[in-house]
Amino acid sequence: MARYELVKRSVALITLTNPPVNALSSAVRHAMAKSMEQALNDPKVTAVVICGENGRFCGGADIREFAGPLRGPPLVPLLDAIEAGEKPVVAAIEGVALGGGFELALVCHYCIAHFKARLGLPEVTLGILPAAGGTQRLPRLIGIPAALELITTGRHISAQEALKLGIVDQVTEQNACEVAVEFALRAVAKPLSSRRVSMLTTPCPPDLDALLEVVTMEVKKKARGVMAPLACIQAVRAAATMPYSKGIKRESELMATLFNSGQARALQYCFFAQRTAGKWTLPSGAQWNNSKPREIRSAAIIGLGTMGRGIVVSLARAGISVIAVESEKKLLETGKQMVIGMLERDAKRRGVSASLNLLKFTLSLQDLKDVDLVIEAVFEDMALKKRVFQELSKVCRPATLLCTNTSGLDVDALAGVTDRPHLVVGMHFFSPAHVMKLLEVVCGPRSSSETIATAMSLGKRMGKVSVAVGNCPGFVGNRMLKPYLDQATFLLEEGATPEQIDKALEDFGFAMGVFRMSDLAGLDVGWRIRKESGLTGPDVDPKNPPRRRHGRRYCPIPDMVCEQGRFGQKTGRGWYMYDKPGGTNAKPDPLIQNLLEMYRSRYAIQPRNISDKEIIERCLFALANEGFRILEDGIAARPEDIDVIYLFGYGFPRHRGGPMFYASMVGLERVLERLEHYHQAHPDVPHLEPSPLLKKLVACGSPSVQTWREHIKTMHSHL
Ligand SMILES: CC(C)(COP(=O)(O)OP(=O)(O)OC[C@H]1O[C@@H](n2cnc3c(N)ncnc32)[C@H](O)[C@@H]1OP(=O)(O)O)[C@@H](O)C(=O)NCCC(=O)NCCSC(=O)C[C@@H](O)CCCCCCCCCCCCC(=O)O
Repeated sequence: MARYELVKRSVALITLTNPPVNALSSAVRHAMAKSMEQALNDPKVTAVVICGENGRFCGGADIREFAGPLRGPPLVPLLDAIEAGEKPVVAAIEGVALGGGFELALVCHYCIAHFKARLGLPEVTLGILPAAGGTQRLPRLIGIPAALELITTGRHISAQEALKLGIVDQVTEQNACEVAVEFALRAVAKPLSSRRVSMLTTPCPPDLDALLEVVTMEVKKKARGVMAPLACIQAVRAAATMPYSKGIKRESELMATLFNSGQARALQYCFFAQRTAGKWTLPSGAQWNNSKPREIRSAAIIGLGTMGRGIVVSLARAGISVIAVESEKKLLETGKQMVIGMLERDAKRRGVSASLNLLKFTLSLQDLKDVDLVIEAVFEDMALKKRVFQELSKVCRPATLLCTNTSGLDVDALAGVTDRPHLVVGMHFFSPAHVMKLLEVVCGPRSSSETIATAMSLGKRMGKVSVAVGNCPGFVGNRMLKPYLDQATFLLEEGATPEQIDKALEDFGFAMGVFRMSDLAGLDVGWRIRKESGLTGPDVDPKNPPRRRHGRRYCPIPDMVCEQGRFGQKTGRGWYMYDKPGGTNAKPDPLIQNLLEMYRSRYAIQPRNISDKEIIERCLFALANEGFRILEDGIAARPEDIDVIYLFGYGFPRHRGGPMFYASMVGLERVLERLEHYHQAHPDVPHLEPSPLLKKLVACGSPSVQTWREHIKTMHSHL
């Protein structure tokens, strides 16, 4: 857990050895305490160097230990003792120094960093704060404004930035450990008092209160309802106004409050869920660590609409040659100009050169005969997609993978028209595809494990969080969206307004309520799908009762909004009104209010006061209920996968953990009871009927979300 060696006859070299990230587990802390004691007591030792094995200094406290009772030597006294020691201690940072790892570096008297190292205090992203003196030492070292920015955002910084800020003493391109040993030898006998950061006075701006107020406002705006950044600000205030001995107590009090909060549990769950999601597994036994992906050097995109353009940019950014295909010259030229502009802006922002040389634009599918992989991103029309896949089958070499970016159509039906169904897979990107991190990899029943491995690995290469899902209408994300949207519109019928529903959801933590989100996405898309599926438009049987379809409740209000040409932001009118087409400032629209009133009176609906609690329960429990059905159907392998999809694709607030984790935090028994209650009140809404899996989990004593999988093992999987 920590190796102790004497090097150059007088330097104690302590190496943290806890792969993969040398986290400060209780065993590591124990070994470090022992090693430090040995170094400080050995008269041969004149200086100490601390480094991490395998080119990684330290990834911080062992987050897994937070779930159980705290054991082993506490970190704060251990770090205080390192700083107070009379022998110089040098941190040799390679790879990462994060969280407790950064705090360890802060107590060392000197810091050497490799030029590729990254440092940061990401605790805030885990719902806690840097509680091993980080909130007290960093402001003393680099001042309040810079420390506040790093601590409240959790941003990682490069070694070069750390040098500029005065956090590290030297950046090297050589082996940081060897440089640190030489540095340590030169530091022997130099006075250490000015190197003990906790003894420094925090440089305090004259307008401290005003500064803290501004940062508080910014934080509240950015992360509505999130506790950790606010606690970080309070801890930094303590560094400015209290001596270290008192400040560290304040830090610990604030940590205790956060540590025991549901938000910390949710955010730590998200950290592990994101990593779990990459570890896909199929019932056949094929999985992430036994299926080799193919190497993808070249790809083609069919269709240069919004999605296609974003996918081209993502591929080119990942260093893959891309051929982009359009059906008409004008569309090709427009798409080309937009892609080039997007890539140039992106490169400028990242300070790199745009990879335009990787791009080729063409009108001919014949140009795709040698590519490794094709992603079809044409209009969401099955007949059109089938034609494209048939054509690709003829044109592409037999080994080319054929992927579809459909957001919900049957991937297997597309595979069926090709000569290589095992090489067909869904790659469902989210709009805008070069920005959104989520990728649903849709496994058809005939997709081979190599095909799935390749799509997952390509997603990772593009910087996406990829989740393997089964093939059903809407897959995971969009299938779950339906009951959520339905509840929102039913609530409108019953007396709520779009702004009331949006506010309740935004207060819950969503960046945008459902109606603002729909206005942004465009209302015409859903309208077209509803028309195609016979729910609205001329194909609906006139004998059908207006508020019922296929024997269940149906709300035609979204169709009525579209019939007025209100398609959302792009037309300047939707559920809200905007200053102009393309405007983003949503204002309540009296015309929508009138429409709702007329609608209710036409159908003799007596509007009632609807509480925010009901809005949240009906929208979110219906969402989670569909998630349970998806688990039952084997469309998602684990609740973590569903949560990751909602966190990265649908703006579900991270501090709530995702719909499935949220349901577990509310209590499955309570979710079941509320769904039963609402289903009784609305028996014509099948989505409110509690799923058998939810009932089963409650009957099993509501086990923790991480163990639900054990209860669905026997069911049929579509993965
Ligand atoms: C380090 C990374 C950047 C590496 O990224 P990479 O992509 O290379 O790899 P992965 O992310 O896939 O990770 C590989 C593997 O490692 C696991 N892992 C990573 N980091 C940790 C970790 N810190 N702990 C445990 N496990 C970790 C990861 O899960 C993967 O495992 P798998 O099985 O899936 O292969 C990247 O991993 C990264 O960013 N890591 C997290 C870095 C981080 O956030 N660090 C901060 C940790 S929190 C911390 O350090 C807190 C400190 O301030 C110390 C606080 C001390 C106080 C302690 C408690 C006091 C409580 C008081 C309250 C009591 C009150 C009361 O009840 O009375």
